[in-house]
Amino acid sequence: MTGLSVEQEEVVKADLQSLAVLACAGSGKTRTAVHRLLAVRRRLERPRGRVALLSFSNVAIDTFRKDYAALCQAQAISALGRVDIDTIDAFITANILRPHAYRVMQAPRAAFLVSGSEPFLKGFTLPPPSKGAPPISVKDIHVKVVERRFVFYLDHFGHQQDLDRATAKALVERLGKVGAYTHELGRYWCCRALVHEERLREAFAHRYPQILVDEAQDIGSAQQAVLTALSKAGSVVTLIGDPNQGIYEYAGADGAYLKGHSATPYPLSTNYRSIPAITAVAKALSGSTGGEDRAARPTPCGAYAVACDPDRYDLVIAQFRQAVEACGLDPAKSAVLCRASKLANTLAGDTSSVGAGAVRLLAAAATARDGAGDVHRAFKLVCEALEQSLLEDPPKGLAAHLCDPARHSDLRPVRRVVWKFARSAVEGLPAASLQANTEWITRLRVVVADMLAQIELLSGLKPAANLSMRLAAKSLPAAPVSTLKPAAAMALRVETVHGAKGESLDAVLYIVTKAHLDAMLAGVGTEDGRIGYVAVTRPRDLLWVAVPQKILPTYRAALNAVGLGPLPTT
Ligand SMILES: Nc1ncnc2c1ncn2[C@@H]1O[C@H](COP(=O)(O)OP(=O)(O)OP(=O)(O)O)[C@@H](O)[C@H]1O
Repeated sequence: MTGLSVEQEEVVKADLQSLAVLACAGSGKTRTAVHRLLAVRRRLERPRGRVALLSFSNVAIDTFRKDYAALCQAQAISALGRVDIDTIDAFITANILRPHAYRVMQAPRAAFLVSGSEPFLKGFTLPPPSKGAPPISVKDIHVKVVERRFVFYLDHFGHQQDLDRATAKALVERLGKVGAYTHELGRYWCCRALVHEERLREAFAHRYPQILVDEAQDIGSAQQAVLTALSKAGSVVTLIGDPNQGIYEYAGADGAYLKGHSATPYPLSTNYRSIPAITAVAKALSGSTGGEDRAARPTPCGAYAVACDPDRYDLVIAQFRQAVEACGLDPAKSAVLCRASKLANTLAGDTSSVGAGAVRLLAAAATARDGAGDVHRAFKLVCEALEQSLLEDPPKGLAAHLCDPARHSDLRPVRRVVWKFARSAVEGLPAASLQANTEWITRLRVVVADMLAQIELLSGLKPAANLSMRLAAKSLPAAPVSTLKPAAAMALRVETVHGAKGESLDAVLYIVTKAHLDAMLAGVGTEDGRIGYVAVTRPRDLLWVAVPQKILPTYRAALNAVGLGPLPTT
């Protein structure tokens, strides 16, 4: 890690007061946060006080830990103690929920996390919302804070339905008396513990006089309540983030908390990631006027809007891949981005014409691992197969929870089993080189049954009843699994925008529908617009926005206006 810019240095050297660091995309938040952490730690007055640097994903936490260790080494100091780098949920769970919340829960012992599949939870339900519907399980209850009041709600794939407050609260509290909490309800109990116990607030603020939060635009409403309570008790809370990248609105995170933070604002306004052609698009969409650091690069690097056929995305992906190579960029550090995970799966080649259900997903996983060397994607596909087909009545969102270790630490043992399965062609998911309808499927049945038995042992989640039907050879051809995918699509990583957040990539192909394009061009005032902004700010040197060919002529002028011109003619 090298030097700091003037703006970054101002953040690092600022007094030990609460700061709101409002940063644009690619402005070096990581570097700034790590230097600030060290500076704060050195200047800490309370001899026993600690500094916390909190973020949201395990990837971010790993980066911070490594960079902090490297910085200490570079400055020839042995890593200073009394620093905690963790995810915000892990931090409040370890420091508030586990040791203290049992009192406000009126539980006989320390609070414990339930995954949702525990048999005793069957006794914790609300009456069915309508005739014939199943009762509402406590495991499906979400919580948010609206106008300083807790609201309990259900989430149906992004659609929120508020529950009757009194009955939902009574159910949550009945579960609390046992000492149990779900991941969602953990934040509720943290807030309650802090609000009710002044001594806890004071002790906590004494232990953590300084708290820095990275990606602060993602702080959800319940986490906001926790941070507000801590800051009232005396912890100095510094927020670092980009309000234009708030893309977790469903959790009450839309960047407003960061923008409205009553702390001294410090800007980070220079984009160090992208060439000027790309930063120009980011600035046009966000209305910001920040600076840039990178020099321009000759075409075909740059930012362009290109036509695509929504029935043949493989063609535009193949064309893009050629452009990546023509620019001298690394395809392994490039990606195709889109909004919906369903489209991402289709683009990655697991088309419905190959096999069905779990078999289709697992075939795609084998090819992702053995063809593209993408074990991470193989893991994700296995998680989807588990949720969609292989388990009996899995908790809603299980695949997403398995893929999000930072937020769902309770699933760690299951995640380990799934990783082992996805990674190893010897003990787990059979090799994509095997013939699909004979050797591969036969071996698959054995190893899947083994994985499911392990999962049941660890979590109580049961295998689906008709597993052999779900793993039928039906519609698998007499050819190696690896030949089942369109080669052009598999040659590049395909990812959702949410999945690529926080990353720097060499080149990005962002595939949009008309609705996504409208939202992107309208700017960062809506979450859909911000998702577009996150996508276009990932690449360093090459950005293509792929627009359905039918509508491209109508949008050409608007696209030109934000810096997304047509491809240069050769
Ligand atoms: N002062 C600097 N001089 C040169 N390069 C820098 C400087 N600060 C950061 N960078 C580089 O800028 C790039 C972007 O940094 P980083 O990933 O931390 O951005 P970010 O602010 O987190 O962006 P985003 O929010 O868009 O993910 C990195 O490659 C980093 O090394």
